[in-house]
This record gives sequence, structure tokens and C-alpha cells, in this order.
Amino acid sequence: MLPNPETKYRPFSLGVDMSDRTWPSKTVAKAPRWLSTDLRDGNQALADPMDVEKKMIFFNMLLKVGLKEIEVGFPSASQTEFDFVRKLIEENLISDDVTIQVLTQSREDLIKRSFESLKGAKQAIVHLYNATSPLFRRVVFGLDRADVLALAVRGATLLRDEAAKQPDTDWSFEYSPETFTATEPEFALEVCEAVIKVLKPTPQKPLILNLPATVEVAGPHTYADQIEWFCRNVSCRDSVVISLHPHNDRGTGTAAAELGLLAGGDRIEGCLFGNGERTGNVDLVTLGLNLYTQGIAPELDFSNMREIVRTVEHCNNIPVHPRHPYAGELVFTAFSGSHQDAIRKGFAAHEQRNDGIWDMPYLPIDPADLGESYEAVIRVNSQSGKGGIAWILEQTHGLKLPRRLQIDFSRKVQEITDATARELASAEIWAAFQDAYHLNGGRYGLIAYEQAAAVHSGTQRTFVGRIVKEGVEASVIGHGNGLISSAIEALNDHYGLELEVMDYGQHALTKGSLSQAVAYIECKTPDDSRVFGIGIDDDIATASVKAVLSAANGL
Ligand SMILES: CC(=O)SCCNC(=O)CCNC(=O)[C@H](O)C(C)(C)COP(=O)(O)OP(=O)(O)OC[C@H]1O[C@@H](n2cnc3c(N)ncnc32)[C@H](O)[C@@H]1OP(=O)(O)O
Ligand SMILES: CC(C)C(=O)C(=O)O
Ligand SMILES: [Mg+2]
Repeated sequence: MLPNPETKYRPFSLGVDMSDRTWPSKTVAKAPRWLSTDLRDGNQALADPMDVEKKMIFFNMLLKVGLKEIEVGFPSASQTEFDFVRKLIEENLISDDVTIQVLTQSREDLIKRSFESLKGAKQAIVHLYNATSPLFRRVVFGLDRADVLALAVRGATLLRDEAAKQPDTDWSFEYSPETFTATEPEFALEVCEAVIKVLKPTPQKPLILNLPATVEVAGPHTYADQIEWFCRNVSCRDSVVISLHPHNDRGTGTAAAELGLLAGGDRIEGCLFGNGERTGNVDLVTLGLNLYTQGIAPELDFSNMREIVRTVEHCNNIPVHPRHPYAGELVFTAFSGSHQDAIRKGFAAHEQRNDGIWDMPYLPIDPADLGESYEAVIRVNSQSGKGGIAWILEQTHGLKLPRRLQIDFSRKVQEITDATARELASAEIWAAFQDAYHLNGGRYGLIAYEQAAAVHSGTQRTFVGRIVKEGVEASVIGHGNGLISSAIEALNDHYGLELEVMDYGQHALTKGSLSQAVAYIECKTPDDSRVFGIGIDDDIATASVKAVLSAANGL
């Protein structure tokens, strides 16, 4: 890189005064019109463009999502593109509330071929473009301003005339001064006004003027200024739909679209998950869900996000990034302990409040709204804490560990994650839990037991058990004021354990085998340390006895 980049790069300057801009104090209150250009701008950016079959899969998914305007291709570009448009029309695959759009350069043969592809369509948008910026005028076309304007007018005239030859179709037109953001604003306006003059839009039959950031060359606030300037100065604002088409070269395509809406944009063109030329088109998923999380219906349905991701990945042959907003497989996941703790508390508070309002630490959207389970919300590695581990056991096995047991188990998990230096799957955490608290057996095992009222007192209980220790069976007997204390006394007496019960808890399991109950016991040992026992059984009394044996196994 250069130490003095100013010798190579020039800062962008808009060229008009927008110090009286109004967009910063506006808010967006409803969804814009959306156009998916996945099958055109997205498709033209793929190493292997979609075949008809993949386009069909994508198109059907876009319908499911609720897109009403879909740019289905560039039919003059290839036979595949042409055939796909024909298939949609001939097989009557476009419902009345959906409008397909096709793109064409401003060239007679290409425009005619585009109209040919649309024969028999009930309604369609023909999208004409030509680049207008000084760079493109000079380098790509070798044309001056007047010639470029004439190119646009020739194209618009052809659109009008070709449409007139197919009167059974309800035609709409879109014009893009390609490279709009790099064009002198007054020249972009002049070209659009010339196109307006040819196509004569009305409020009933407006012209879509698409103002693309073909390459994102400045900040999103500059785009907003450009859009507001254009909306203020275009001659027949009520007869044009202002469409925004941000690309993402500076990584601010979403911001540009959102500020552009504040500045007067009516419609957004983009692709799912931001596929498209170079860094991509603006991402319709992010835009839609950004609205949703502000309480505004996006009029797009992403409630089956996983299926949408799978379909897009299949058709584009490009993975969706794991951190992609709202859609990536890690975006609802917290690995770190303090995040996990806050989320767990957030869910508990949410349940308690029961007002339906989503106000959740670290989670801007309810994963359930996108068809995701809560399982992935917390995942455990060496960055995790007790709260997250407890959450996993609660989610997967319905265990609600007492606080000190959470601390005890999290230390054991930490040892494993430190040693393995990787994430622990929930099955591994469960296995570690069973192992740590001897749920599948240890030195001491219960063969049978019974309890009875002690003969010498109405309140005292007697525990009579048959225990096996390291293969040797024994009968044990103990007294206490309950089952736990009498069972502890029986073990203490017979095996000299000296356990003292400090805490006890139990609850029915809420996951897995719902008829089961779990008992937790915390005991003090002679050296004043703590040992925990867990018992799970169909019978709560047996679960308690198992918890006592589990604690003995922990010595
Ligand atoms: C910003 C965007 O996304 S624009 C859309 C871009 N999409 C695509 O290009 C995908 C489909 N394109 C294609 O299949 C082909 O490029 C075609 C069929 C359109 C044209 O193919 P070709 O005739 O072989 O030309 P080529 O691909 O080299 O295009 C460059 C020519 O188009 C001209 N051109 C570019 N844009 C336009 C336009 N909007 N109107 C008129 N001419 C244009 C260029 O000046 C150049 O002309 P030249 O050969 O006289 O110098
Ligand atoms: C064809 C136009 C609208 C385009 O894709 C762009 O300018 O990015
Ligand atoms: Mg584009």
C-alpha cells in the first residue's frame, strides 16, 4: 500500500449542496417495494450461472418468501436466460400478483429479443440501462453527454414501440442510469428526464427510475443526499417510482439502502444474503429483518430461514457466511460465559413477564421467528461459564441445576474444554455430567431399599438398603428424620463415610422422559469440601436414594 494514497485515489465529492438535507430526521414506517434481482444481478456474478432448473427452484423460493417483483434474467444474454423466461410464461407459472422483470442494454437487437422472450406475459417490467458517469462515457462508450443521452432516448423509444406491438401485456418500464452515484447529479437527472419525456409516465402508470450505486464509491450518507436531491428535482415525482440499487463495495450497502429510503426511495433492488457483482448487491434478508426488529412488517416471510439458506446455497453454489446477519449458523450462538448468563436470565425474565415483548440480552431477534430452535443459542467451549452449561442441560435434559452444582460442574467442563481446546457438543456435556456424578454407576450401587417408620419414634424413619460396593454386597441400616438423612446415616455407619447433608432439591424433569424426577444433594465431607450427588428415577424417593449414592461415589 502507498504511504501517500492521495497520489492515487481521489476523495468522492457529490458536486451539489445538500446542507438543507431532510432525510436525517425522517423515519421509515413501512416496507418498501422489493425487487429480487437474484436471478439477474446475482446470477450474472456467479462462476457457474444457474441453469433453468436452478432458476426455477430459486424462483419458487422467492415466491414463497413473498417477492412480488422478480428480475428473472437478461433474456438477450443467452439461450438459457431466454428459455427460462419462456418457461415461466408458457407454463403459466406467474401468478397475477407477481410481475417479472427483465434487463436489457440500450441496443435494438437486445431490446427486441427481450420483448420476444416476454410474448404472452400478462404483465412485465422491461428494464433498460446505460451507464452515464464521466468514466464510462469516456472509457467504455467513447461518447459525450449528448450521445449518452441519445442512447438512453433511443432505448426508451424502442421500449415504447416494442411494447405497443404486444398490447395484451400490461407493460411497465424501468430505466437505470447505470453508475448513477458516480454521475454528475444534474446529468443523471437530465437523462432521466429525457427518458420520462419518451415514456410519459403517469401516477397510474409510473416509470421506475432506478438509481444504482453500481459501484459503491462513497458513504451511505452521500447516497442518501443523492437520492434526496434527485427526488426534489425530478419533474414528475408522483409519476415515478424511485428504486434503490445499492452494491456493497464499501461494506455499507445496507446502510445506503436504509438511508436512501429515508431520503425518498420507494423500492429496493437486491439479492438474498447479498449475492451479486463483486461484494454483492444489498441484502434483502438483512433489510427486511432490520425492519421487522423495529416492529415494521417487511412483507417478506423468512420464517423458514434454514430452508432459504439451503436453497440459495444450492442455487448459487456459494455458502452463506456463518456470521451473516439473521441467517448465519452462528448468529444466534453465544460461546462466552457472560453472554450465556445474560441470555439465560433474559429467557427466564421473558417467561416471567409473559407480555410477548422481545427484550433479550444479546439477541436482537427471536430465533423462533425465523424457524430456529433455541438449541444453538448457547454452545460451550473454554470461554463458557456455568450459566451456559446449565442452560444446555436444562434445554436438552430438563435439569435445573442448583447454583452451587452449576459451579461444581462448570469447573469439570472447563477442565475438559481446556484440555481439548474445542467446543463440546451437548451430547458430550451430558456424557461429562453422567460421568462426573456417576449416573451410570460407581463404586457404590443400589440393589434395593425400603424405608419404614422407626420403631422407637413416630417421626423418625429407618432406611434399610442392600448396597454393592466394588462387587461386595452388604445390608445397611440407618435412622433419620427423613429418607435422605436415614440413607446417609446407613452409608456413614456401614462404610465410615462421614457425609453431612447441606442441601437437597428435586423436581420433575421437563425434557426427555417426562415421568422421571431428579434429586440433587450437596454434602459436606470431613475435610470440609463439598460433594454433589444426582439421582434420576421414575420414583422421586428412589431418585433421592440414588442421589445419596451418587454423592458417595463422588468421594
Ligand atoms: C451493472 C450491471 O449489472 S449491467 C448488466 C450486466 N450484465 C451482463 O452484462 C450480463 C449479460 N451480458 C451479456 O450477455 C453480453 O454482455 C451482452 C449480450 C449484453 C452483449 O454482448 P456483446 O455484444 O458480446 O458485447 P460485450 O459483452 O462485449 O459488451 C460490451 C459492449 O456493450 C456496450 N454497452 C454496454 N452497456 C451498454 C448499454 N447499456 N447500452 C448499449 N450498449 C452498451 C459497450 O459499449 C460495448 O460495446 P462495444 O463492443 O461497441 O465497445
Ligand atoms: C443494471 C444496473 C441496474 C445494475 O445492476 C447496476 O447498476 O448495478
Ligand atoms: Mg447491479
